[in-house]
Order: sequence, then C-alpha cells, then structure tokens
Amino acid sequence: MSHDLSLLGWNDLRAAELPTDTVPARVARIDRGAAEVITADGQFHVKYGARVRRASAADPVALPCVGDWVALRLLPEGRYELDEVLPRTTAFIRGGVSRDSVGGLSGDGQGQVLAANVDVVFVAEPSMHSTDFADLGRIERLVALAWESGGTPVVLVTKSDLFEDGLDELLADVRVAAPGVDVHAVSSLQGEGVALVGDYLAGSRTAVILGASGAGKSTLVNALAGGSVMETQRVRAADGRGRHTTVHRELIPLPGGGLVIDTPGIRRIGLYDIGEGVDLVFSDIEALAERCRFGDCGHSGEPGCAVLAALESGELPERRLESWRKLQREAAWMASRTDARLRKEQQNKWKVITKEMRRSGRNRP
Ligand SMILES: Nc1nc2c(ncn2[C@@H]2O[C@H](COP(=O)(O)OP(=O)(O)OP(=O)(O)O)[C@@H](O)[C@H]2O)c(=O)[nH]1
Ligand SMILES: [Zn+2]
Repeated sequence: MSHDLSLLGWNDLRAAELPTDTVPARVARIDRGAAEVITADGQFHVKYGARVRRASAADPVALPCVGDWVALRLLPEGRYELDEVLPRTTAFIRGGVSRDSVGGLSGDGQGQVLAANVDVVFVAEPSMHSTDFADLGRIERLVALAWESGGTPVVLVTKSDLFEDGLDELLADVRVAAPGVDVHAVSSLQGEGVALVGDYLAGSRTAVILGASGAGKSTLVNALAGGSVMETQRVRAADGRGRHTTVHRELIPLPGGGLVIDTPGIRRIGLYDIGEGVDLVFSDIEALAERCRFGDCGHSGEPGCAVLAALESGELPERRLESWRKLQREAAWMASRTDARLRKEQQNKWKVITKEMRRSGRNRP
C-alpha cells in the first residue's frame, strides 16, 4: 500500500532536513525498543541504527517517539534501520519526575519525549464532571503544558449538551483562564463543535487531546473519525479491562484529514509536568506584575502592587491568582529536579522552528 506522506504532515521544511540516501518515515508507535513507522511504501517495523543508539545512551530525549519524523537507511541485507530522528518542531517532554506506586514524587533528572511534532493541543475539560463544573485550574495547568510543548493550545469545553443554562458564562470564565487561546463548546454526542475541531487539523496537522479521565477524549476522536476507532470508557467498563487500554493505534489518521496522537503517556501527562508554559497561561498577571512599583514585588502587600490592585478592583479573580502561585511553585519544584541545561538546549532548538511556523501561519486554521 502506498501513502502520500504529505497526508501525514510531511512538508518542504522537513524535507530540507532529510539526509541524502535516506527514506523519510513517521513513527506510528514505539514497541519494545523498535519503531513502527509509516513510509510512502507502507508500514514497517524498524530497529534503531548505531547512531540513534549512541545518541540516546547519552540523552534519552534523543530516543524516537510517536510522531517523530525519522530517516531510514537501507542496509546491504535489504532491510531498513532507523538512522536518525529529524529535528522536532514540538515535543512533550516528561521531565524525569514520576509518581511512584505509593504516590510520592521522585526524579531521576532524565527527560523522556512522549510525543513529537504535535501542532495543535486540544485541552478537553467537561462542562460538567458528574456534579462538578468545569475545573478552571485544570484548564490552566493543561494549557501551560500545551504551550510548553511548542504546540498551539485550543480549549474544548466538552459535553456541552449537559449544560443548558449558563454555558456562555462558563465559556467566558474559561476565556479568562486561557488568554489568547481559542475556546469552543463541543458535544461529541450531539455533534456540536465537532466540525470546528476538525478544521484545526486541516493541512494534515497533528493534534493531541489532553484532559482528565472521562473528559470525553476517546468519544471526540470517534466523532472526528466518524466511526469507532477508540474504545470509550463504557466499552472498557463492560469488558472489565480497565482504563488505558486504547493502544492499538497511537498515530490515528482521520478520514477528514489530519492526525491525532493518543498514547498512555499522553493520557497520563498533566499531573506534574509543567514548566515555563505557566508564564504564557498567566500572561495577564505577568503584564500586571510589570506595572508593580518594585521589580521583585512578591504581590503580598508591597506598596504600588498592580496585581493586588487588580484583585481589589475585581479585574483579576482571586482563584486565578492562587492558581498562578500554585503552578509557579510546582514549576519551580520541577525545574529544581530536572537537568535544566539539557532541557533548555532541546527546547531552544524547537522553539526557533516553531516560531518560524507560527510566523508563516501554519499553526492557525
Ligand atoms: N453527555 C455527553 N457525554 C459524553 C460526551 N462525550 C463523552 N461522553 C461520555 O463521557 C464518558 C467518558 O468518555 P470517554 O471518551 O471514554 O473519556 P476519555 O477522556 O477518553 O477517558 P479516559 O479514556 O479515561 O482518558 C463516556 O461515558 C461518554 O459516553 C458528550 O459530548 N456528551
Ligand atoms: Zn506586585
């Protein structure tokens, strides 16, 4: 079967990075130290070449991951090996911190890339979660993660059908929590907003959907695919296999164009992987802070504090200020446990390319 690689997101920018005498491929899945890749000539299972093994021994971030564009080299015996990971435009990195079985956090300082070359990051938060309303703090956290990856966040308030009165007010609150980010109401069951979500994937862009368990991620992918490509919670509850079993395909091409990456790692991300993205989510508070009289204002009673003034006047919700403080503390904690130099180096490389793409409008529908 032959594939048109441009439908998987291949473009001139990436073609310019391809070494001579190699074949381009996109990683659909990693399976026990080898990669399942899609090339123009079909799907292959390829092992890592010496170059990849060497680079990843020094730095696990260099290991191939789902979404990567890679260069394959044909060996004399007629099979391909994965010779090189092409420069990533965006990446979700788990910064060497994980929650152990007893719930404590531990860090080994080693980063791990969970997904690469994701253009659009949908943040799914239900309008109603059993008896609770949408959690604005969770939206802020996930939007911070999205910015951090280099992709463009879009917030989806899911299950909008459950919320009749007051949806507009809720959307307004969400817009305050995510300044500069598109916010849409979606009902995957009734179809509201689904086509709009699909529009973000035009031009064969790649998306991930972040959100808590039960946010409706699988149901949305199924709605986008116009069929059942993902098991949803109900099905899984019925067969008793529990959560996180949706692993058969991790790079899912949608019939209307574009791709969605869904992996267990991406599903679990968001509990503690935050960093500099926090500044972008709280750009309104950052702007206020610049107007404080003292450059090192702690916004806790100093004279001439613009942040507290905005709180007084009601311009800045108190919940948001608290959320900012909390996420900043977490980000600082994270940073103290990750190899900062390594992280920075990787991110700078992608940020340059991502900025280029933003400038040329590639990330906007
Ligand atoms: N009313 C309503 N229910 C929905 C909608 N979308 C999803 N649901 C329901 O919400 C539940 C969870 O949906 P899933 O799609 O499995 O959620 P998920 O985010 O994939 O959850 P995990 O796989 O645990 O991460 C299911 O019972 C869905 O039927 C919607 O638009 N409206
Ligand atoms: Zn201040």
